[in-house]
Amino acid sequence: MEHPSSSGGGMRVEDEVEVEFPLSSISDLSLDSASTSGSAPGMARLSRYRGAPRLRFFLNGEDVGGLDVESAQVFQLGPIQSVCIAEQPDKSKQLCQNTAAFKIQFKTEEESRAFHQRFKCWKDEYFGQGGKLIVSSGSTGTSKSKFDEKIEASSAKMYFHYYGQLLHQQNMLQDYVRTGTYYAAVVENRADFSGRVVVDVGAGSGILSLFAAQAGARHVYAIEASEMAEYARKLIAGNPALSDRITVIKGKVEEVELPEKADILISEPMGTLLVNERMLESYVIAGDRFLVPGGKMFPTVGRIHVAPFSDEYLYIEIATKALFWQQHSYYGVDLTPLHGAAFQGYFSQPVVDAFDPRLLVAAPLFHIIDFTKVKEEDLYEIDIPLKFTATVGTKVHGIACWFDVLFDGSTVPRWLTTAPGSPTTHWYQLRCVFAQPFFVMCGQEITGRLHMIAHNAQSYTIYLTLSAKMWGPGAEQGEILQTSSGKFDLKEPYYRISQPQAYQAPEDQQQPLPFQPQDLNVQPQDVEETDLLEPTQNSGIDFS
Ligand SMILES: C[S@@+](CC[C@H](N)C(=O)[O-])C[C@H]1O[C@@H](n2cnc3c(N)ncnc32)[C@H](O)[C@@H]1O
Repeated sequence: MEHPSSSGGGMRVEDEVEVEFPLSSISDLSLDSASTSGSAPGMARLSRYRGAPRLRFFLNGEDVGGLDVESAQVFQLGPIQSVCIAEQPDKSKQLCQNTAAFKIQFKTEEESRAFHQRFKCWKDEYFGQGGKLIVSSGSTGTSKSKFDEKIEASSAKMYFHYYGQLLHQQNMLQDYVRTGTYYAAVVENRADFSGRVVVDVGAGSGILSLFAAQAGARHVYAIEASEMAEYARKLIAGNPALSDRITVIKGKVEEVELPEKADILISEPMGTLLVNERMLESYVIAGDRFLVPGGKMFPTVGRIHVAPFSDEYLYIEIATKALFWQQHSYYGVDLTPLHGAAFQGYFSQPVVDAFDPRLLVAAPLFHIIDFTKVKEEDLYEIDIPLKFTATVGTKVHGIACWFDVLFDGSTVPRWLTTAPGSPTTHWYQLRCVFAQPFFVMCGQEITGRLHMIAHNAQSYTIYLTLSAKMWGPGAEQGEILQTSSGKFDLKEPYYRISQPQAYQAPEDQQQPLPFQPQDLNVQPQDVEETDLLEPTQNSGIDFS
C-alpha cells in the first residue's frame, strides 16, 4: 500500500486528477485498528502521478492511502459497498503486510457502478490484458484519441497552456456581452437545467458550471483539459452553496468517462469566425458521447455571416506594411527580392477588428451549423457558396464575416451575436482582404465561394473567390467581368484593435446602412441591458 508519506511533499503537486467519486465511508482494513473512517465525507480518486495511474482515498480532504493499481482488484460486497485489494508495492514494506485493502461505501448505486466501470477501463488503458504498464509519462491511454489523431501535439500544448492561465480566462469572463448572454440564456431557461444532469464542455474557470448549478442542475460534470481544471476546482469549492453539485474532471472531452449521461450540454466552443480553434468538433463529440437521445445543447445552432465590404483605408494600411521590402539599400542590402512574398504574406492574414457596418456593400448571407445534427467530420471542410447583390457602386476589398449562436431554450430562445454595429465582443469581426480589389456597380451580382479547410494546428486555411458578373444589357449571359481570390490562414490573424469601439445606435448614425438593418440578422434581444450586467451585480458567484 502506498501511504501519502511514502511519496514525499512533491506528490500533491504532480498528481494529475482524472476523476473523483464521492464516498460515504472508507475503512482501511490493513490497519490493526481496522478502520480509519466513520461517516466523514470521503472520496476515491483516480489520478496520474509521473505518468503512472494511482487510486487513492481521501477523508475530509486528507489523503488516507492508496493502492497499487496494477495489482488492485475491486469486489462488490453489495449495491453500494465494495472492497479494493492490492499487493503491497516494495516501497511501503515497512508496514509488514503483503496486501492492502480498503472497504468503501458509495452514496448511490449509480456512483458505485460508475466507479467500477471507470476503474476497469482505467486499468485496461494502462495495463492492457498483459498486465504491463503501457503509457509513458503524461499520456493517458493506449490508443490515440480522436483529438490526438488530428491535432499536432505542439499546437495542443500551446493551446492548453494558454487556457491554463487565469488572465486568459479573465479576458473571456470580462467580455460581458458574452458572459452576460450565457448567464441570461441559462437563468431564463431554468426549466432546461433544474433537476438535470449537465456537462460543461471545456469548463475553463468553471463559470458555466456554476451558472448551471445556480439554475438548479442536479449535477454538473465540468470537463477541462488544461491546468485551469485545478483553478475551477478552487473556484467551485469557494462557492459552497453550489459545489456539492459540480464535479470537475480534468481531461479531454474526447477521452474522459462520465458516470452517467447528460440531459444538456453547455459550452463556449466558439473561436474567431466561429470555427477557429476547432473546439466545435470537441463539442459535437461530447454530444455524441455524453448526451441522452434528444438532449439539449447550449448553444444549439451557430451561423457564419458573410458580406462583401469596401474599405480603402484598410487596404492601403496592409499594402503599406510591405513597403519596407521595397528598399534598395537597407544598410547597403537590396530588400526588393522579398517584396512580393511580404506583400502576399500581409494579404494572407485575416483582419480582426470591429468595423462600421456601413462599409458593407451588400446584404449578408449566412451558413448554418446545427450543433445537434452536424457530424464532427462535416467540420473538417466548410464550403459556403456566395451570392450577393451590390447595394452601392464602389470598390470591393474583400469579405467581412461574423457569427452568432442560438441558445434554443424551452422558455426564452436567446441569441449571442458578434455582428458589426452590435455591442463589441472579444471576437470582434473578421475580414479577408484581397490584394486585388475590384469595382461593382449598384445592382451588380457578386458570386463566389468561401472554402475553409481545417488543419492540424487547430485552425483553417480559407480559400476565397469573388467575381463580379456582367451588369445591365447582356447580363443574362452571366459573363464574369472580374474575379479576385485569396488564401488566408485563420490561425495567423492581424489584430487591428486599437481602442474599444463605442457602440453607435442606428439613430445616431449619419449615413444610412446600404440595406435594411435586419439583414444583419441581429435579433432584437441581442442588445438588451441584461446581456451587459456584470457578475457582481448579478450572478452572486464568489470569485475571491
Ligand atoms: C473558450 S474557453 C471557455 C471557458 C469557459 N467555459 C467559459 O465560458 O468561460 C474553452 C475551454 O475549453 C477547454 N477545452 C478546449 N478543448 C477541449 C477539449 N477537447 N477537452 C477539454 N477541454 C477543452 C480549453 O482549455 C478552455 O479552457
